[in-house]
Amino acid sequence: MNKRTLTFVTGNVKKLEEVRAILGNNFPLEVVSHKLDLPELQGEINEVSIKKCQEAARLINRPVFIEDTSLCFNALRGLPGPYIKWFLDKLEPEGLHKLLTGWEDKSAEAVCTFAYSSGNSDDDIVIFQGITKGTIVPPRGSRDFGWDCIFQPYGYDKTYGELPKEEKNKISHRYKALDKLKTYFIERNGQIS
Ligand SMILES: O=P(O)(O)OP(=O)(O)OP(=O)(O)OC[C@H]1O[C@@H](n2cnc3c(O)ncnc32)[C@H](O)[C@@H]1O
Ligand SMILES: [Mg+2]
Repeated sequence: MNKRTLTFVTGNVKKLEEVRAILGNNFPLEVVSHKLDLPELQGEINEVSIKKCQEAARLINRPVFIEDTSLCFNALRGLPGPYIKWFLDKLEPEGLHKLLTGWEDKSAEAVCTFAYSSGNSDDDIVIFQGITKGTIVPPRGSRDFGWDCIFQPYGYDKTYGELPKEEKNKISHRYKALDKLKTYFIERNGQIS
């Protein structure tokens, strides 16, 4: 039997690579990607993801999911949070680390939020969230994905950027959120509404 199709809307190829690697082959739906840079309204993490997902569903009119990633510095009461992309663009990883100069607390949370829409506007958006806690350190390791080189997960002496991809994908914020998303669809035998 052909698998039903679920569309992942993202403008970020590195995210897509990780989503494919983490979901693997035993996911009951076929995930196709649609490259689109969705608008992100300001707000709390879940609000940003819900609005982003509603917009994706409106634009492509199919069952869709989106993801939004936040990097929350505890000393800064959760900022940059969902605005991390713009902070990273302007400050680069070095500057992000320097934001915490003067604060003893270098702890942070990487928060990954997936939001799913069945495509039917009467259905609620479903949220799946994963959090990995860590420390913000001077950049070390690969710079090919966002702020990986400054985030050192608790219990490790390597940053996400130094860890092999398979290791990051076993402990990451994205892995934890996708694990919940996967369970949701497996329990529903791949039903999408
Ligand atoms: O189209 P979308 O899916 O929104 O992709 P994006 O690149 O705009 O991504 P976000 O809006 O979620 O912004 C998150 C920022 O954090 C970066 N990022 C996301 N996940 C990451 C991870 O696991 N490790 C390092 N950086 C990450 C990403 O490159 C962005 O700069
Ligand atoms: Mg974005």
